[in-house]
Amino acid sequence: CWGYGEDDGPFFWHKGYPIAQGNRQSPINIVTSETVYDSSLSPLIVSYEHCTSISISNNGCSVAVEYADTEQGPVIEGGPLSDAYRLKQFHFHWGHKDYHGSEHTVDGKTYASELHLVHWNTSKYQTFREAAAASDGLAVLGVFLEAGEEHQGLLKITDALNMVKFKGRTADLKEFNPKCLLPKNLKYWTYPGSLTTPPLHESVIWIVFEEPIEVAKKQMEKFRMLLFSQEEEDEKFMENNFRPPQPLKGRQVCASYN
Ligand SMILES: CC(C)NC[C@H](O)COc1ccc(S(N)(=O)=O)cc1
Ligand SMILES: [Zn+2]
Repeated sequence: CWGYGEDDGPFFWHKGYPIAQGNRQSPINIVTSETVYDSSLSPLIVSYEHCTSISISNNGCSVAVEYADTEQGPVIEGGPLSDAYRLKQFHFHWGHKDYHGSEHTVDGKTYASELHLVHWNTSKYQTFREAAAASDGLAVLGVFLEAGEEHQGLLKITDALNMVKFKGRTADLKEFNPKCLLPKNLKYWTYPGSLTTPPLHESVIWIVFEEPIEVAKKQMEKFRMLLFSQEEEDEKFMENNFRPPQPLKGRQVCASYN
């Protein structure tokens, strides 16, 4: 199947997923001088009070924290969104070193990692799977991570990573509220895009925060001790699990601020 290696990586994905060469693929390089301030963008409303996280798992391409699919679950609305979108999971992408690893780039700048909080439109669709195939089905919040001070809120995640070292491993992770992973300043860019891994569905309204959060180098190193491989397979360290920027194809990136 697909991966991030030299023979199954992003440059090969189009063979199994032709949409990889579509007109609204993600990630992109955000050219700040070409973003357009959109005064009609209302503030983003993040309602993460009821946060019933279930588990943290190594799915072989990233590490993800899953949320229960309940009515009163954590939701986002406002901003570019016309409906309420419920948090399903969050995961990360990172590099071999701190100078790269993010998926989106800003004026060509790469960050050490990028957090994706994946939400689906519960106003219009019955399941995540259905929403993931619809043009307005998903909303993903992107948060850049850069090496700096230790991130207290992230400790609960980075300290759990040794329990999910191998592909297919899952561990309990209860009541984790990811609000602490958002930057102080919620200024964002937004544009229509896609999943950044196969099946690469063009179903994502991207909301990328301008301000990165700081995490300690030793916290970043803990992500790099995860494995793409299962126990008993030859060890392949999970790193560089990011797709490079894709052609903009005429899309406009809107800014929430002037
Ligand atoms: C339901 C089917 C479509 N399965 C989808 C599968 O879980 C992958 O889902 C995703 C979800 C989010 C992303 S990203 N990096 O763009 O935030 C990529 C793949
Ligand atoms: Zn992602």
